[in-house]
Amino acid sequence: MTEIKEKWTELADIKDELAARDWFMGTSGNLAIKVNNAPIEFLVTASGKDKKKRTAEDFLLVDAAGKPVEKTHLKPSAETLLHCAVYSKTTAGCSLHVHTVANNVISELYGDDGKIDFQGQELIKAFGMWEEDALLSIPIIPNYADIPRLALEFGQHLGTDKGAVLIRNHGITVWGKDGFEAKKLLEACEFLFQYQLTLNQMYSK
Ligand SMILES: CSCCC(=O)C(=O)COP(=O)(O)O
Ligand SMILES: [Zn+2]
Repeated sequence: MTEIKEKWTELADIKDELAARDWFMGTSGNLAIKVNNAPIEFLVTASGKDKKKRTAEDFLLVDAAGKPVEKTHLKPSAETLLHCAVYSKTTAGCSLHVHTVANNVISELYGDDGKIDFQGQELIKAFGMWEEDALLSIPIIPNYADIPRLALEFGQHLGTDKGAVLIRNHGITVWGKDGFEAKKLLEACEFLFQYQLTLNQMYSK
């Protein structure tokens, strides 16, 4: 199997798993996986598709600027520039973006703080934080409608080769070394968000 076919299958399998969790409501979400380093080329989901379906037109290959590498009738995700930022600023190999109720509510509750912190939580180990007092801080950025502006703001938080950023009342984007790591981070974040919402409900009783 060629590299691109392997990457296609890796991303399609992740898409199926996230779809099984119902994390692509209303065609939301987009996924990307790097195929080439020099020049940077990556597969990204085609815009506006029902991501619960698996088809031969789910992904297209784009360059570092997010432009299709070959002639195609498919449109890259409207949020491709955020994936471009990941691959130009980090060594990550995969980036995933989903909208869930939990990540949207957390982003609104903590949006004015510009971040949400997690400490003393076992699952922050997914981010490689093993110290007892380690603190995972997830930035929350405004949901600018202008995607180049959103990508610019998002890019300010790409200091590490794995991480997560919440976009207020929109969703989350995570990036990691490969599909396995990116999915692990996404699942850890969603666990932490659901935990926090449940805890908040308990305290408001
Ligand atoms: C229908 S959700 C609005 C767009 C969005 O936020 C998203 O994640 C999906 O856009 P795409 O162009 O990648 O399908
Ligand atoms: Zn989105």
